[in-house]
Amino acid sequence: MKIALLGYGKMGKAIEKIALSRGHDIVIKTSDEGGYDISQADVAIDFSVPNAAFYNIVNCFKHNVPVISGTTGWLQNYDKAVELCKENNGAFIYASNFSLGVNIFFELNKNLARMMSQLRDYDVSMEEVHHTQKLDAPSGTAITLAEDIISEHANYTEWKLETGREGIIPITAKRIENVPGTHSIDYKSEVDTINITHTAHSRQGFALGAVVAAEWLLGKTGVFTMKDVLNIG
Ligand SMILES: NC(=O)C1=CN([C@@H]2O[C@H](COP(=O)(O)OP(=O)(O)OC[C@H]3O[C@@H](n4cnc5c(N)ncnc54)[C@H](O)[C@@H]3O)[C@@H](O)[C@H]2O)C=CC1
Ligand SMILES: O=C(O)C1=N[C@H](C(=O)O)C[C@H](O)C1
Repeated sequence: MKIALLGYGKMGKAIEKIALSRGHDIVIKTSDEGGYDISQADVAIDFSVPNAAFYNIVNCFKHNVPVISGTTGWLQNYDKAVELCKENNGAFIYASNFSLGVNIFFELNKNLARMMSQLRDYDVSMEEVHHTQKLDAPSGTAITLAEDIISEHANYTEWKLETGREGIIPITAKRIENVPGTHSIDYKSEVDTINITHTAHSRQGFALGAVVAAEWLLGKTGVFTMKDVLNIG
């Protein structure tokens, strides 16, 4: 597969290593908005920055190049991207987190929220920890986790950074040097705490998931998620 890497930072470099080890070619690696011919690529993988992702994705649709997006912090434009994908008969997967472990964790979180919805003595809270270069807060993964709790738990309708009021899931975002990504959910009552945590030890799991998703997407049209790729949940 000929792969375009849109965003050649920490993730772009980790994806390059895994893609090469799986026999793919990298035909474009860029950290700029333009200056390349995207139609050379069989598939594009965008891990760029929040204000570039939407443009990069739509450019792929216009040139009939399937696109994987892992960039977080641009989701106010997600619905528009889905619409444009359909209009252009394109192929698109966005995931706030491509690692297999986190996608299992997403399912665990939904199941736990469904059970905890019956037990009104517990209050939920969430913490995410990432490296200090991260541009967005809370993380895309934390937002997915919070939205999944809201969809399964009768008590919660919103999430907010660092606040805790009735009906609101409080999310604490910490930035500590070199942390690849840790997400933790607590249900606390007066008598005990139930905790689930996912800890990434490196970026390898995210990068492998993105390459597997690109391999899966090739030859398909439509908008998909990692649940389709991994066939879980
Ligand atoms: N979905 C997932 O599994 C994961 C998502 N991420 C997300 O991926 C994104 C990138 O993360 P990192 O590689 O750690 O960041 P990074 O800062 O190391 O790399 C981003 C790169 O994009 C470049 N860039 C800036 N404007 C661009 C443009 N117009 N087009 C293409 N590239 C452009 C920057 O110069 C930089 O080299 C972030 O939004 C992060 O939250 C990170 C890890 C896993
Ligand atoms: O910026 C990162 O590094 C990460 N971003 C993603 C997010 O915002 O959830 C995924 C992962 O946690 C690493």
